[in-house]
Amino acid sequence: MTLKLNYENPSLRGTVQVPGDKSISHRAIMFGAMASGVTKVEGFLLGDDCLSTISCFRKLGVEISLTGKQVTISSQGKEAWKEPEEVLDTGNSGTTTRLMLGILSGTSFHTVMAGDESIAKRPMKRIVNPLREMGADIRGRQDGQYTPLAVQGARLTAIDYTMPVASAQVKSAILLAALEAEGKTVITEPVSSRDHTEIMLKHFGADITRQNGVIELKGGQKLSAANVQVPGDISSAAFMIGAALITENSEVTLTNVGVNPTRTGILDVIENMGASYDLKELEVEGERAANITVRSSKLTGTEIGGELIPRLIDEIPLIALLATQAEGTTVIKDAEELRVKETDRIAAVVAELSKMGADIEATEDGMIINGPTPLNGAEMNSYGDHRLGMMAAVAALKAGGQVEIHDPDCISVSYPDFVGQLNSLLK
Ligand SMILES: O=C(O)C1=C[C@@H](OP(=O)(O)O)[C@@H](O)[C@H](O)C1
Ligand SMILES: C=C(OP(=O)(O)O)C(=O)O
Repeated sequence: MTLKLNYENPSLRGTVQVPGDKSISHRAIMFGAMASGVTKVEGFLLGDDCLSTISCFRKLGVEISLTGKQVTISSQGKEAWKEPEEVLDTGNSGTTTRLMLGILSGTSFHTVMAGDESIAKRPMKRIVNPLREMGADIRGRQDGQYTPLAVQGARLTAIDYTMPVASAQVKSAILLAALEAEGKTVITEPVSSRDHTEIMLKHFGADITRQNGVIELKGGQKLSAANVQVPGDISSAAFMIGAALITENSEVTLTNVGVNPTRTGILDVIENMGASYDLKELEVEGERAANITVRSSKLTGTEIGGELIPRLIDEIPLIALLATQAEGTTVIKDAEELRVKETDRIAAVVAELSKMGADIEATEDGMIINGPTPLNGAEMNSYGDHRLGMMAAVAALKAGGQVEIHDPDCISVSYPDFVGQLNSLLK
């Protein structure tokens, strides 16, 4: 299937509630399944990745019901889970696969996880190695680097671990295994990554501390059910923000967007690029949230690297597109993690934006973009990667001709109605 988009001098005006945060939605299901009691989740993301997480826990015997964006999880804790008779299908979701590895390592039964073609190429040893140090029994292709992965539940012991990559998925998998491990686990994070797991562990009653990049958690703690309000996903909002910035006469308000400081790198970047936007923080329960209003802006190039990268890692395809419309040079560095996402996002972004006439070049750990350049219509590939699909759709707003996106269905991984919502803002 392809999606054909043809816009003529579009302006975007109006208000949109972007769908729920993907990272928080996954964790709400996982924590609800691990806790004893009834957990209600509001504002859940009905994207394919989070639905994969639900389907995995249902196979473990956890009762999960869905009514619109509300999810109810009824569980008697991990002890009540049963050995699944089927393979757990993690679909396209790295977060599901990696966090579940941590959760499943400390059970008393056997499980096998596998996902789609993209998941089969994503590195798992970054998780498997520390979990093995804790005593986990995990087998997989190439000594556990690739799915399918088989986990035989084992008794775990705490570790003292310094993270070699800034990855919330690695940190979270260790923390979730640490709940079952004997002793106190200590994780040192040289560069901070998103902290939704730490926040939610506290919310579900665990005692966890963080000081100067050192996180400590004692094993043997039981979680108790708690309700979760999921704010809108800033990684999804980023595409609407980008669309408003690069089109003429646009003003778009995004309501209830999660603004956890470990996720707001995109706002720092657009500010540096000269964007006009306002942020109004909301008084909400749970994670921080705000209404964000963005207007058409004249952008300038910027430099992005270092500690900023984990705070905007999923927004880089969109930032690259913005850079093609900005005056001057944009340099993105220290982002080699992009090469092991749903696809190699450095190669894919450079290939696709080049087809539209952008002046963009790949480096080992990022890209260099000179702007502004006009963009032409083109046939674009999503590579089955939702972020690439959405980047192409936003690029279509600026294209001088038709943009035809191949395999656009992957967008439903994180933003099922993205194109519908974008078009609803057209004036
Ligand atoms: O923990 C999470 O929910 C996520 C962490 C990030 O991955 P890494 O941990 O690999 O950086 C991010 O890219 C992904 O979309 C979601
Ligand atoms: C990298 C992503 O997700 P995951 O790792 O969960 O597949 C993403 O959503 O951009």
